[in-house]
Amino acid sequence: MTELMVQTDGLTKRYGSGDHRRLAVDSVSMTVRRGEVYGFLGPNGAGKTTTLRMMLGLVRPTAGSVSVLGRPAGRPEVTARVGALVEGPGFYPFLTGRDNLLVMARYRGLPERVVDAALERVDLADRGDDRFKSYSLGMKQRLGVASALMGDPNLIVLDEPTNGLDPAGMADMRALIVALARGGQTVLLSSHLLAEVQEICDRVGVIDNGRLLRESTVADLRGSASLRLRAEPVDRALAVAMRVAGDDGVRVLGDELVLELPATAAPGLVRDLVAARVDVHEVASRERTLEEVFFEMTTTHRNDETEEALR
Ligand SMILES: Nc1ncnc2c1ncn2[C@@H]1O[C@H](COP(=O)(O)OP(=O)(O)OP(=O)(O)O)[C@@H](O)[C@H]1O
Repeated sequence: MTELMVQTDGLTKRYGSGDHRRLAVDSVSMTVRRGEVYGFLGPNGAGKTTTLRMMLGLVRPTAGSVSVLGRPAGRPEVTARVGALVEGPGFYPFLTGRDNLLVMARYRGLPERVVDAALERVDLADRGDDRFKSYSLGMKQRLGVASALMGDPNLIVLDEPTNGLDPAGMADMRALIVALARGGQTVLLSSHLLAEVQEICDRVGVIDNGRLLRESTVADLRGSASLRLRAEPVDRALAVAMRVAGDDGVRVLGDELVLELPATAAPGLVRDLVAARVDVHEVASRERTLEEVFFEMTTTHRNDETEEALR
C-alpha cells in the first residue's frame, strides 16, 4: 500500500461567482503519511472543512488535484477504505445508537458485526441500546467517530472531533485517536485547538485564509529555541537582525523581533546591535509552544503592513 495516504497538489476551491466569489482554499499542497496522526490546524473559516471535503470527494476542486490512498479522491474503492466524520453525521434521534449505526452499515454494504466492534471501540457498547437523543454531547460525538470506524478503514478523517466536548470528553477523544494510530490506522484531524494538536499529532499542516502556511512535524514547527529581542530604534534593530538571521529568519511580533536563532547566537547578535548603535532592552531565548508559533505565523501573515512600515 502507498505510503502517502493523502496527497494534494495545488488544491484550490473557489465558492460563488461574480462579486461573491470567495477563495476558500488556495493552492494547498499537503501530504498525509501512513500511520501518522496529522493535525490540520487553522482558525475558523481558514478552509479546513472545505479541504477535507475535497479529500472525501464531497466537494469538487476548482483547480489542483487530490489523491487518497494513491487514487483520485471520491472513487468508490477509495471511499470504502476511508472513514470520515465531517460536520457531524445526521443521526436519527429516535433510533438507538446501535440502530443508527446498523442503518449506516447496511447503506455502506458492511456486515452487521462491524457495528458492535465500533461501539466497543468508542466505549459505547453498554449504551448502544439507548436512543440517540438521550446521549450526552460527548456520546453523540463518540457515536460519530464509531460511524467513521466501521469497516476498519485505512484512513480516518475527523473534522474538529473534540468540538463542544468538556475537558473529560476531550481527553477521552484524544486517547481514542492515539489508540487508533497505535493500531496502525492513519488519522487526519482538523482542529483549532493548538494544545490538543501539539499533544497527539505527529505532523501538522497550518492553514490560514485558505493557504497552507507550513507543513512539518510538531517538533520542527516549534523549532529549536528562538531569540526574542526588544531593542530601539526598531528599524535599525530589524536591519541588524535580518543580517544575522537572514531575511526569512526574523518576524515582528508586537514590539518584539523573533529571530530563528539558537541561544548561542545571542552574544554575537548583541555585539552587532551595539555596534550599530541600537539600544538593547531585552534578549531572551525560549522554546515556543505550538500556540505561540501559530499565533506568530498568522499574525506575521497579517502584519505585512507593520513590517512594511518598519522598512
Ligand atoms: N458552501 C459554501 N459556499 C460558500 N462559501 C463557503 C462554503 N463553505 C465554506 N465557505 C467559505 O469558505 C471559507 C472556508 O470555510 P471552511 O468551512 O472550509 O473553513 P474551516 O477552516 O473549516 O472553518 P471552521 O473551523 O469555522 O469550520 C469560509 O470563508 C466559508 O465562509
